[in-house]
Amino acid sequence: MEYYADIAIQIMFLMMLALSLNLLVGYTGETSMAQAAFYGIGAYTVGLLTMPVAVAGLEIATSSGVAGGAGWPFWPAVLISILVSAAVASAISIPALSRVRGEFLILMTLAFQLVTTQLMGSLTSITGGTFGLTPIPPMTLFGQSLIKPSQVVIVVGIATVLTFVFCYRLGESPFGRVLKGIREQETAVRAVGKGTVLPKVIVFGVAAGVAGLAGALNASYYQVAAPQSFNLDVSILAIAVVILGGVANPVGTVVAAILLGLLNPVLDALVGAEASAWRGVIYGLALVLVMRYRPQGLIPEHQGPLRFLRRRRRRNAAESAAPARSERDRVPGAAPTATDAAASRPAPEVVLSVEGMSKSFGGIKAVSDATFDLTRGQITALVGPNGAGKTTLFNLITNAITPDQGAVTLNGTSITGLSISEIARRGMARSFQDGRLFERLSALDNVAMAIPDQRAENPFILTVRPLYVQKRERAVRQSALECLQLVGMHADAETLVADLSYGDQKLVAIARLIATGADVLLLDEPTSGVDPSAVEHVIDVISDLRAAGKTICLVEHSVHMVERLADRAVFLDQGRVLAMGSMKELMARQDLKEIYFGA
Ligand SMILES: Nc1ncnc2c1ncn2[C@@H]1O[C@H](COP(=O)(O)OP(=O)(O)OP(=O)(O)O)[C@@H](O)[C@H]1O
Repeated sequence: MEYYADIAIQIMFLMMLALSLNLLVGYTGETSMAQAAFYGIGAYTVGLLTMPVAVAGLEIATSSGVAGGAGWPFWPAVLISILVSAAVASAISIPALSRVRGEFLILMTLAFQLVTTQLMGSLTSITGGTFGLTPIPPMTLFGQSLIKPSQVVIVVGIATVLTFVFCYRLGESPFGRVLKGIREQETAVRAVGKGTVLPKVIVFGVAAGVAGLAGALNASYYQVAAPQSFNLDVSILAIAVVILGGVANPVGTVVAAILLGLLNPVLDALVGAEASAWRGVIYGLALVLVMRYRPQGLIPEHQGPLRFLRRRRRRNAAESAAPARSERDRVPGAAPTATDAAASRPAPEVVLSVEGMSKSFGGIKAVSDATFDLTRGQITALVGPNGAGKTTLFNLITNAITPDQGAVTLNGTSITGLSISEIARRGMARSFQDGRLFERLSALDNVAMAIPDQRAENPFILTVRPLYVQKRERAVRQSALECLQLVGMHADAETLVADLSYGDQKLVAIARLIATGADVLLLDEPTSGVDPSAVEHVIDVISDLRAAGKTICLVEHSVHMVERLADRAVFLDQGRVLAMGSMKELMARQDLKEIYFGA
């Protein structure tokens, strides 16, 4: 009995560690090589806090030569262990996570893991050196010390269940949606007005806090915290569990932790003492086989019993909330046709001014001294041959790339140098030529991500006010569904974007843009690659947006479409603005026609 309880405890420690790491690797797409270090920080912290205070006259208070601890009771010490692990992780992650690319984080966490293990072994007067900090007092419950595995298994079991529920809820919350967005397309998350550094720093801290909890329980169970229990091998084992189980699926993590956790006792029973030599080989082989034959892991992200129930519930909700697909709604307030809208439009008012914008890439002048305005409620098209600088101009206006020169003013206020997310919050959002949708999220989640001011995205509010979060989330999903309805995509609300046709993906991208609530919309080739039968639909949607008062700037190659849609066109060639006017006027000029279609 005690033997099996001990095995269960070991497996549950691995499970907690891997569940915490899954928040990073699975949900956020960031790899940390230091999860065992935070596990260890939790273990050492609980040890130092719970060990008895050194008493004058008593030569050695502990068998590892450490003078003594703070003499704290167990549970407050566990709480502090969680906080210390989380705080250290957040502090070290800030410089790494403020960079967009994840490679920097991998290198930095690897270095942190190695240095931490080294310090655990060498700071003998604090950590007990290579032999570890011991004896750490056992965990207590209602004043009773728990020493036997059959007693400890209950506490560790409850902690594991709570960890599972916490990680699952966090991953599936509005905050988790932002994390998944960062994993899929970080630029697109920023383009809809959300910051990405803070969520990454928070999740890094939360994951480390959970690892710290596991470490604190571990140290109190074994009554020792030693460097070899928290080294790089342990971090790699946790990564193996996450990858084997299936990223962003806590059920997969649980299954993989059980499989890999059972390997030790099974090998011990079958092979005996030499088993340890085979362990690494089997881990490696299992990983290679999974990568080769089931790269999405044993239980992939959108599978498993919990997902099935959740998706069915959501699908039912979406079906009951939305009418049939053919009934595409118009943007609220939209006039029936663009012509009617033009007749009732107010006097021209400049919403966006671009002045003297320039950008060179080495010897290529992608944009050169470009100046133009966008007028409220109008569609302005940027036209010109391939490589004229249209997309670069979008990137410069939204500060996705830094201009060499130039200024941008939105509604009379300078937005030059503001981040793309801040610009979106101030009312100008953009789409991307390549869509940049969150492919492994449903159409509804893609759009819900863009809805501004979601207090439920704050993980603190999520923890302390779960009912409020549920209510807010229902309202957000309803708004997202309405945006999908505007483009006729509500019937596919629960479909993963990766499973939609290219044309439908473009419509979801427009719905996402509408959901930002921005008044100025920059659309980069909204119909490129779209089936001709769906192009009309896109044209209708864009006309409706104008009729609803949105100011639109469009990059478009089709002369026919620009003639039908745009009130005005800005003609670019080799980064320069050559002419402005209606598309008819521009195409009446032989010189521009030759540039556009080639001589
Ligand atoms: N990051 C970059 N590095 C180097 N050159 C670039 C970069 N981005 C754009 N360019 C160059 O700048 C010029 C303008 O490119 P841009 O993509 O803005 O043109 P475009 O008008 O949008 O073209 P298309 O209609 O084909 O999309 C091209 O010569 C392109 O090769």
